[in-house]
Amino acid sequence: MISFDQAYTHVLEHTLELGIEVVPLMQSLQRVLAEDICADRDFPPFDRATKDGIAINYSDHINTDHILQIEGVAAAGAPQQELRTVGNCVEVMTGAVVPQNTDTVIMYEHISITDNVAVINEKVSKGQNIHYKGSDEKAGAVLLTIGTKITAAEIGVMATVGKSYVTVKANPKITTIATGNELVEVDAVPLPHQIRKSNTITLEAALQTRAIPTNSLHLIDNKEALSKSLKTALKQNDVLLLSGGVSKGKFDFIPEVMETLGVEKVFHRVAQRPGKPFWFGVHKELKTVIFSFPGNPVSTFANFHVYFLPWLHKCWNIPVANQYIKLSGEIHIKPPLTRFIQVCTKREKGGIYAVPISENGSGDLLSLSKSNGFICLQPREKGYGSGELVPFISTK
Ligand SMILES: Nc1nc2c(c(=O)[nH]1)N[C@H]1C(S)=C(S)[C@@H](COP(=O)(O)OP(=O)(O)OC[C@H]3O[C@@H](n4cnc5c(N)ncnc54)[C@H](O)[C@@H]3O)O[C@H]1N2
Ligand code: MOO
Ligand SMILES: [Mg+2]
Repeated sequence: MISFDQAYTHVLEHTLELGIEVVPLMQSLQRVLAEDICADRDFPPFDRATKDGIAINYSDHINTDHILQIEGVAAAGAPQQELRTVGNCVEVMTGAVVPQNTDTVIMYEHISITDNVAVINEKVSKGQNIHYKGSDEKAGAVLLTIGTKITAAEIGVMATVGKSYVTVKANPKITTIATGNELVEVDAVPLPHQIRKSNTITLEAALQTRAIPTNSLHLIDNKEALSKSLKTALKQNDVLLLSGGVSKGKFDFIPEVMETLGVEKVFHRVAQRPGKPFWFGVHKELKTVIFSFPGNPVSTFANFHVYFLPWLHKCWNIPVANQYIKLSGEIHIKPPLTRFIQVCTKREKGGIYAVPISENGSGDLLSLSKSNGFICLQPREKGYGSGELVPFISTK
């Protein structure tokens, strides 16, 4: 059995070159940018009125009670207009190009208009209410960099610079594999000795929230059947995420079958709880990486977040966010196991606190919906004190 730190290091030593791909803009949501996004023009692209009102040519004698003849109306979407006579004004709408020969916009609330003549009621500052061309960014400026996670905000930025197709980091081809004779489909009515499969559905959902599509399989605890299906799965995928069949049971065949199929075991069993019987291997020739998670639901879920997601981030060459939060109370973690403890975070004066949830062991899959992450506590003789900063792995 190896330590958690050793296991983590081994996993990150076996990353894959995943490449890049071009996808339509909307399909890039939740993906990772593989190109820098540059401004195709100045932002904003013209001097933009920021208020509905009138545009004037400011001069020192402009002030309260000043009277200006209205020459016309500049709407958003209309080409730039021109103020013909300095001393007059043009009505201007928010988003319109500020007319030529004008430099100041006064909002309707600060003027009164009668018979096409505007009277200024408030003090005016030169240049007010104009969003100047290029004041946000100049044409050519890098707006988003390679490695950025694409959320709704980045979609908007790319839309405004005309990126209808986006280069993103390619996803690995993944199949999630549930193993076990006891498992039935979600829409089945289980017999008393059966359960509905949930682990791989949870993994598929966790991948889907990251815009990673998957295939899924359910294999029974039979060596020949496992061997046949896994042989094909190894060839067709970059990654296999398995759940179950890796502990000491008479029907835990995964490690043995993997090795007969040419998968090299990197490690089996980690000094951690939950998730101790984790088996990790690689098929060097086929370049397939195999995460074979222990079947207890909390073990599968924890190991997916603890190992697989950092592995994926490393494949994409993006940093893993290391978050630390404070313990809400004392905890003692005696050697030798590293513990991943489900917590609910609570924001209080002085920071974010980890409050352990009440749960019933690693078979208690209902507990996963009550927590929003795990804290990682390394074993040590001295107890962890209340308020001590500890690593937090978010799951929501
Ligand atoms: N003698 C020992 N027994 C066990 C040990 C050990 O060290 N010595 N380790 C325990 C730990 S820790 C875990 S975790 C489990 C791991 O078991 P396996 O990976 O072999 O998984 P299975 O035996 O197939 O199943 C365990 C448990 O999980 C349920 N399961 C499996 N797949 C799913 C699924 N897709 N959806 C929902 N639930 C699933 C399965 O029904 C079992 O209840 O071993 C301990 N035993
Ligand atoms: O991996 Mo197990 O989770 O300790 O039940
Ligand atoms: Mg087992």
